[in-house]
Parts: sequence; C-alpha cells; structure tokens
Amino acid sequence: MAAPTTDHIGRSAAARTVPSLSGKVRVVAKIRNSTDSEVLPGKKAPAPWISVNKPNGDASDRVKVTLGEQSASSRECYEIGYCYQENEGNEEMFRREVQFLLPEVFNGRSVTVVACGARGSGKTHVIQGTEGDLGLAALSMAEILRISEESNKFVAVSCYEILQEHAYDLLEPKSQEVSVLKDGQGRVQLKGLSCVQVKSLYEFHKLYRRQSRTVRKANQKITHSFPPRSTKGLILYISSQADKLASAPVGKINFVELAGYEDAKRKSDVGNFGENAQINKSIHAFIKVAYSLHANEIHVPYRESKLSRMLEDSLGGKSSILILTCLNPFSCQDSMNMLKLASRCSQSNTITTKIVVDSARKTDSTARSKVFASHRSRLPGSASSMRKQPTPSHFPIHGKKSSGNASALKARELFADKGHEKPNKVNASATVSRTESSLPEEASSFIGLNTGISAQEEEASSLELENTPASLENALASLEVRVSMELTEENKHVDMITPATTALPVVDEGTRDSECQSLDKENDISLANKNESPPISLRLQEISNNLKQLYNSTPKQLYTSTPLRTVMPSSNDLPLQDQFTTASVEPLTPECNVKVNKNLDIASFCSPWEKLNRSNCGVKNSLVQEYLNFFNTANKEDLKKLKGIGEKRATYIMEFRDESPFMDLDELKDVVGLSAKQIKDMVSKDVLGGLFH
Ligand SMILES: Nc1ncnc2c1ncn2[C@@H]1O[C@H](COP(=O)(O)OP(=O)(O)OP(=O)(O)O)[C@@H](O)[C@H]1O
Repeated sequence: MAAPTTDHIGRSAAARTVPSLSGKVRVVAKIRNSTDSEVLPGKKAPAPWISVNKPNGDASDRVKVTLGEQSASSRECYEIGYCYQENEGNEEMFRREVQFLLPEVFNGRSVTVVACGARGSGKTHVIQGTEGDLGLAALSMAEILRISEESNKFVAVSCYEILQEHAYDLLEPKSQEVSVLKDGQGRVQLKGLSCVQVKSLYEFHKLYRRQSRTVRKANQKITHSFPPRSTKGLILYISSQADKLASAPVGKINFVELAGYEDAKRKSDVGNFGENAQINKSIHAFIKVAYSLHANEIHVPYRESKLSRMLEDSLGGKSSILILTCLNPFSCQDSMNMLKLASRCSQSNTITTKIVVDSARKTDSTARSKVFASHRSRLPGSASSMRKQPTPSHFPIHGKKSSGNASALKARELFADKGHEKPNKVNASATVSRTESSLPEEASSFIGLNTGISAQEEEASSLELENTPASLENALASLEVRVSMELTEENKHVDMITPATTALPVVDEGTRDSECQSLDKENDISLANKNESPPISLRLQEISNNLKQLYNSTPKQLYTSTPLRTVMPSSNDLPLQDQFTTASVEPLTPECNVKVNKNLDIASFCSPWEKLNRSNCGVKNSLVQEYLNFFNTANKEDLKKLKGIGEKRATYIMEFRDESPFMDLDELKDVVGLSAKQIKDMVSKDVLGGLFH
C-alpha cells in the first residue's frame, strides 16, 4: 500500500517523525475504512462525525480528535498521539508506530500493541489484517524474522483467547485453561499455553490462520445462540536459546485485540448483559493498568483482569505500550466511550484530554482534566496530589479544597449541574470563573493552571459554601472578588503568591525558570516604582487584614459548622508583616463535628445500609466513597433497594465485587450497566431523602 503524500494535517510523509520512546504509553486512533455494505451506490454518505485537528503550536504529532455529529450541541474532544485516517493503512501504521520498536525487543525490551474499540471498528483488520493488507502482527513478524536471522536469535509464537476471564490456548486447544504462574525470578509463566517456533513468514501465516479457525471452534463449544466476544492475543518471543523459547525470552512483543467495547446497559442482539459487563470490566482494568504505569504509580492493579495478569512482565519495567483505538467511521457512542477511556491512560500531567465542545457551555469551558477518581489523588505531581500536602496557601477558600478526596470531587462533579445552579447563591469560585472569562484566553489559562483550580473544584468549593453562614460566605466571596481582581491585574504574580502550586508540572522547567525570573523582575520593578501599584507583600498584608477582621467579626461557633477553618494569630499586636505568615491562613483539614454519644453501641449502626444512611454530615465530602463502600459490602436485599437495581444486577454486583471491589463510579456504569443519569439520580435523590421506593 502506497503511503499518502500528505497526511490530514498537511505534512508530507517525510516530515512525520517516529514517536519517541520516552513515553510509556502511547495512544493513537485509527478511523476504519467504510465497508462496501456501508457505502451503497446511490446512498448519500452520512456527514462525517470525526474531525481531527492539530493543537495550536504543537510541534509533535499530537492531534485533537473531536467526535460527534457536526449539528450536535455536545461533542467531545480528546487529545491523543495521532489519528490515522482512512487513507493511512496498516503499513503506514506499522512503519510509524511499531517498526522502530522491534530492534529494542532484541535488546530485552517488551512491546505490547493493544487494539481496542467498539464492535466492528476494525481491530481484527489492524492486528491480523487480510491477505492483501497485512496486519501489524504479520508485518512485525516479517521484520522480526529478518532481524533474528542477522542476530542468530530464535522466534516463537503463542496465541490465546480470553473468554469471560478464562484464557485458552488457540494453537493447541485443550480443555483446561491457561494459568498464570510466576517463576523463582518473578517472571510470568503461562502454564498450559503452547509455544511454537517459527522460521518463516509462511509458517507464521499457517499458524495464525489456524488460530482463527480455532477461535470459532472454541467459541462454538461454549456457545449460546451467538458467538461470545473475546479478547485475542498473540505473543512473539525472541529467544537466544532454542530450548527456552517462552520460558526465558530475550524480549517479547504482544498483539492484543481487546473484545469489542459495548455499553453494558444497551440491549444487544449479540451479547448479554453479563458478558458486556464482564468485557467492559476487563477493558477498564487494562486501561487502569496502562494509566498506572504511565503515571508511574507504585501500585499497578495487574490483578484486576486476566489479561493484565498474563501480560504483567510485558507491561511493567522497560516496556512500551501502544494503544490503538479503532474508530467506526460512522457515529457510534461506543467508539466515543472507548476513545474517552483510552485517551486517559496516556494523559500526562500537562495534557488535558477531555474537552466538552458544547455550544451551550462554551463560555465556561475551563479545560478539565479528567482522570480516574480512584487515581486522581495518587497521580504524582498532579494538582490534587500537590494540594494534599500541607502547603501554605493564601487563598483560604481554595485551601479547603485540598482536603477533598478524589471521590468527593467526583461526587461534586455529579452534583454540579450548571443549568440548575442556584441563582442567588454567592459563589466565590464562580467569581474566579467570571474573572477568568473576562481575561484574555492566555491569561485566564495561566491563572487556572497555576492556582490549580479546576472547574470541578470550583464547583466543589461552591458546594462547600452552601453550609456556610451567609455573612461569612458573602465576606469570603467579596474577599475572593478582591483576590480575583488582583489576579486580573497581575495574573502572573499568582505563581509567586501560591508557592504550593509552583511545583505543578503544567509548565516545563525551562519555561518556569524564565517565567519566575521575569516575575521576580516584575516584582522588583513594582517595589522600585513606588508611585505605581504597591508591592505584592503589601497587598497580601491587606488580604491578611481582611481575613483577620472577618475572623474577629465571626462568632466562634460559625467556624465549627464551616468546612473551612482559618487559623489566625492570637495576638492583634503583632507587627503587620509578622501577622502574615504562611501559617496565619493555612487551611486545615476540617474537624468532624459529629458528636458521638459514647453510650451508643457503635456496632449497632454499622451495617452497610445504616452506614450509608448516617453519612449525612459528611455526605458532600464522601458521598461517592460511601456509595462505593455500599456497593462493595451491602447484601442483595439492600442493593435491590436502590432504584435501577433488581435481582439480576444485584447478583452481578455481588459476583464482581468478590473478584475486585468497585473503585470508581464509572465502573457502576460500565460493569453494572447503570446509566450516568441513573447514578446521578441515585446520588442526588439520596441527598434529598427520596432515594428509596
Ligand atoms: N482498513 C480497512 N479497510 C477495509 N475494510 C476494513 C478495514 N478495517 C476494517 N474493515 C472491515 O470492517 C469490518 C469490521 O472489521 P473487523 O472485523 O476488523 O472489526 P472488529 O473490531 O475486529 O470487530 P469485532 O469487535 O466484531 O471483532 C470487516 O468487514 C473488515 O473487513
């Protein structure tokens, strides 16, 4: 297949570079070609629903992929490594994504190529290909055989299929499943999986075709009225010893076709609820693993799916993961969901993946960074992990946000319905948004990023303020207005005001250094130029005084019902500069004000159901966590009390949580098959006391 002369973003093939090896996980997409049955002669082609654009000023190949009908009010946009269009075939993909990694496999590196996507999105075509259009696996094998001849290495293959979390050998089909063991050196050994040495491309094709036929046979054995969907994998081993092909390879390359993603709650003609739920759960589990590896997390949840257990030693350590998201050329919600999931796992701290392109909400479309709720707080260097540290902050309202956990943020996100915002509520964070939207775009994003204030947290902040006495709330809001105005005038100084955020990795070090220098200069200038605006320290002192007045004028008991506790110096006689220490307005984790009657038998209200009902006072901070706890511990009868959960779903929940507890509300959506609206209704109705039938 001839490579196109220019790609969709206007660069010649020569100008395109191979991606660097530095990133652990690379996510790209491929828009499947239309099939003959989809483009019938005389039939009008539907309007394109995918558009690919280059982010402004980005020299890399990264692209923004926007999904959704042009006319739709809400479209979604994700930033990924690259998007191959219909005219860019398997060869082009191989050349740019895989070929350069293969010599590394001979040096001990492991490579995993995972094709994911909705059903019928072209996963098999990309990995297995056809006779006329070889897939990535065959193209790689040809190259591997060539290098192995030069380097006197041996090449072998294994093929497997994972059905309902059970793995089966496809080259030597046996009744017993493949089990995952570890040897003395911690290497994964797949017991029961055969490994066949391959010396030519012809031999490989013969084997690979055989495995396709075996799939059908294996499927028929377990069959219902339709063939169950499965994940298929191919392992190519490079070994220096003919007798240790699979047990001690030099390097491995895995090709995986994940089972097609399908919304679990949708009635399907080819899958049942349980199967869809199981498949989505394992897709989620794999994406979580990739995300954790990419984010360098200490704990990688390999154990959550059979696939990740099998691939454990090919994913960790010195390895590269390529996630190839196949997209249907015609509107497909499942494709959208899959891209959304996949784009998360290559999300670096500097990249925003999801941008809701919604005409109704464009005005406040502060870029939101969305990561797994369960991971958010652990993301090294992330805004939330930074805020967890007891770092000084001069913005008391935002300081409180630091104590919010990831699930609480998720809960607030659920509650946040901008269309129904209370009009008379004094919303300090909204002040920041308004101020930001009046700023030039650059300045606005600068503030948003460097203060670490995400839109979610702004919403969270406004929620926290709901319980705040009006006077205090107004006073704080007006103080916030002042702060915002200061930011508007001198937004760059924010970086200096909030030392806690200077470590946020949103700007690379070089840029940050030069910015800091220029900020220092600006500050020096403002200090020197006494006729103009006063130096920043004086402004901070002014804010400190306002806070202090506020503290003095507020009855003590109000603080106890406010989620924000401001610690002020006890003496009024301190010199002004001493009053404004980092500790003076340092936000502290709110104390829990629930008075527990010691005479009460605590055990008496510790059933999961009662625990859920008792979460009244801390409901806004821990609602999601409570729900997840509930889903992880409640008995069937209690589960069935939730709207949308009947006998069947309750049984699934209990089965799934035994294997791996729920960690994220998204799992309820994908595994249990509840819709986002059902979850949202469930949560918000509970707050209003109308959750149960
Ligand atoms: N690049 C392509 N060029 C031409 N046809 C393609 C291409 N990619 C996919 N197709 C066709 O689209 C159809 C679906 O592709 P494929 O079977 O690879 O999808 P899939 O995602 O593996 O499906 P499933 O989830 O059901 O396994 C097939 O008929 C295939 O031949």
